Amino acid sequence: MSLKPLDAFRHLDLNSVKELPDSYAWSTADGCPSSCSSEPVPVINLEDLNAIKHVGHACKTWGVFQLINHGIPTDLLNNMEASGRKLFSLPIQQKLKAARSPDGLSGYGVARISSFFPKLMWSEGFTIIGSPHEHAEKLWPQDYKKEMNKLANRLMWLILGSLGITRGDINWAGPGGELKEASPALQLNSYPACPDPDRAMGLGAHTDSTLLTILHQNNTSGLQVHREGFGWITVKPIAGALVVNVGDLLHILSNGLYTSVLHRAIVNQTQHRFSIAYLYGPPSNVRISPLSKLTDNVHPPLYRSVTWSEYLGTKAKHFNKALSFVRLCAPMNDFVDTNDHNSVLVG
Ligand SMILES: O=C(O)CCC(=O)C(=O)O
Ligand SMILES: [Fe+2]
Repeated sequence: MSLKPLDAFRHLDLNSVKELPDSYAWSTADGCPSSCSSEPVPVINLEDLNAIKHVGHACKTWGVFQLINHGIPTDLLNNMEASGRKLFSLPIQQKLKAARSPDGLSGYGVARISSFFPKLMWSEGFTIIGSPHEHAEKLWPQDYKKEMNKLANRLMWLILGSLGITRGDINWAGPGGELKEASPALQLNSYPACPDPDRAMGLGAHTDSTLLTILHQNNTSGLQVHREGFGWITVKPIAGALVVNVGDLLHILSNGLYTSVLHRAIVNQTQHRFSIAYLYGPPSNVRISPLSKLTDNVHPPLYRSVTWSEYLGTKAKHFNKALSFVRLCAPMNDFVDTNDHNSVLVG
């Protein structure tokens, strides 16, 4: 396949670049990594009897936590990582055979959020959404899908339980309490070692358009979350732990009580970083709106109802302002929605 000049430029083989090209050089104004706080992100043991309390607290104050004793076999995570690495190590021409189309969601390419940033990101990604292709089937094995879905369900009920929500309150729960998901999506991210990491960005600041995201990162630091009053905080890799973050749809469902967390990935000079995000959302026909149990005259619903795909459309247009575009009214004094990312200084 011959590349048009722009495509060739956008699909630079990052592994072979010796000097950071200008198009990848971020300034502080662009959100280039600056200093970072050392406050540790909460670590929650899923087998802890008080897990529900800890999860509720973490979702409210951080919008993210690290999860241990989650029951996903280490071998399964390692296998996923190994097949992902194999895929990214293919020659660029091979990877481009599975290139994501300009408006598409699935496939290989630069970060989908790239168009919202003035500079290119030092990463490549592969998005799998129930793709029938053979390579995707290999990377998206049924047991991984099944295990991650089971964990996501368990976490959702724990999170909803911490808000006082029971099975009868969720009309899209099946008879056994299972929360049916839409097409589960898997996002593989590869961040090659970078010749000038202080001026580069792996993945620009964003929130996820999910209910929950469950992320496996290899043992190389890079993920940072933003916390009001603290700034950017590194989520230090813990062997075998998964990072769980609140997405925008859970933010809406909880009427802003649980906040979707702004996060980004930075890069380093010597190590290749790799992450796998399991993107969990509701079935496509379900409209997500603030749960009625969480609203009253004093706490009116802050968001209008949206389906996952409607929200993705809003996000594709308005990016980090998407939550305010589905907002109904301003928060009351005692009910501050801390995570509308309009005013967050990204950087
Ligand atoms: O690589 C990471 O740690 C973050 C990935 C991420 O935020 C995403 O895929 O949405
Ligand atoms: Fe993300």
